[in-house]
Amino acid sequence: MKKNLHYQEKKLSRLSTAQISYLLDQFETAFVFFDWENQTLKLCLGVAAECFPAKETKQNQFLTVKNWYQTLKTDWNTTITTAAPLIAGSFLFDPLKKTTAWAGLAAGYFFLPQLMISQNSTQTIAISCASTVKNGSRQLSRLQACLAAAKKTTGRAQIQQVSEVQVASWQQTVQQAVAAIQAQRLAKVVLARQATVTLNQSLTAGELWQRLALIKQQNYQFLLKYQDQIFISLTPEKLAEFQPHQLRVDALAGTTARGDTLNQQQELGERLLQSTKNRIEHQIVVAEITHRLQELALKIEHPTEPQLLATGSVQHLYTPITAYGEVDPWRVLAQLHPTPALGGQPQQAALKFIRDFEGWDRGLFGGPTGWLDFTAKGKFTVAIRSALLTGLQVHLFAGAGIVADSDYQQETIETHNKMQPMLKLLKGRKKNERK
Ligand SMILES: C=C(O[C@H]1C=CC=C(C(=O)O)[C@@H]1O)C(=O)O
Repeated sequence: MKKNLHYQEKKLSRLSTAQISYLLDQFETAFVFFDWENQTLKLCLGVAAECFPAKETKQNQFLTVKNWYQTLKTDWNTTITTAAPLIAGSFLFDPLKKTTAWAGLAAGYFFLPQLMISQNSTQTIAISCASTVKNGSRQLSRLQACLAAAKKTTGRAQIQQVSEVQVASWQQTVQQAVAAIQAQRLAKVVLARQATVTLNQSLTAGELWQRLALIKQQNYQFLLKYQDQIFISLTPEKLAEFQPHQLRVDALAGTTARGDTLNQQQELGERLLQSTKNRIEHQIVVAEITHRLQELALKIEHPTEPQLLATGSVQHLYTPITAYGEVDPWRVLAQLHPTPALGGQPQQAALKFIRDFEGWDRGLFGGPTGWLDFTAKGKFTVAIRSALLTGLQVHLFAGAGIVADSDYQQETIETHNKMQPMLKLLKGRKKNERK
């Protein structure tokens, strides 16, 4: 087969946050993903090829990306030894819901970057991808020049106004959901709501990353920059990590506040572990993920009791699930998404409830977001605790699992708490605040 794309690799010195931030501002399209579990970073810059998962057909966005990825892969020469080329991006939460507010990202977005940088504790590797060897070398030279020129970005953007959108009508929807669950039309549904923020000046992708990188917590951090939009997330939830013959999935559901002190955190955590309502909410997720993975003929292991995972201003019930066997990553994503931690149970009835009653368009919120390399290693998170920035306008999103015992006021507090880390990030540092 005629080769259309050429890949070259180059070892780099470790990138600083300032360099990563600077690079994000130099490219029109970019994606950066920090993985707190193994402290690795993927940075994707510029577009060599792109795919809009739900543009042509709304039926199976995963199949669309799979076909595109397979075609790209057949073109790959395996001369690269230290890291593999990858594709990165974000799927929609629900392709069947009409999207209006998401502009260029309304059909989801994946790309094969012109430059992809993988950084772990021991090495930083850049891979260029271009139509000719010469162009690839040019890209690597441009990268070196940007790294040499990088300086710390000093954005001073702050929040001018915040408003949580249509809280009363959301609370009514929660009550409707509780009624539907009590009438046994559903077992669980996850309902999300929005807050809108106006900034005094816009934030660049680099400035946002500079702020995100200061947050050292148990969450994944990603930023997707496309046209004039930036989608960012501080998500604690891994949908799937793909390793050869092994798959890791999080069951994350059941939430309480974190409290202000370690003592409070422990007390609240203890109560969360004892809460029947939250245990039911969590168990639905564990049982359903396990069931769906068993349908793929995988061997599954997980602890019988949930653990606690504290992140940002909340803590969750958490069960890590490991599955063994041969996996097709795209098939796994299609099988898992949305889990009952974002959709509900039964899946189709919950999705219909969300489409009919939630009253806004989730777009990429709650969609699988991450990367997959050409050796089929990869990681996808669930894009929660996220925000969409367009100029001075920011939309923030947060949802909560509704079960028979849910109380709409508690769910309002929970979703409010879930928005706080992102709000804090947008607030920026006040003039006299300590560094
Ligand atoms: C839908 C969200 O959280 C999900 C993930 C963890 C815990 C959840 C909960 O306890 O409701 C949600 O299922 C969100 O943060 O927007």
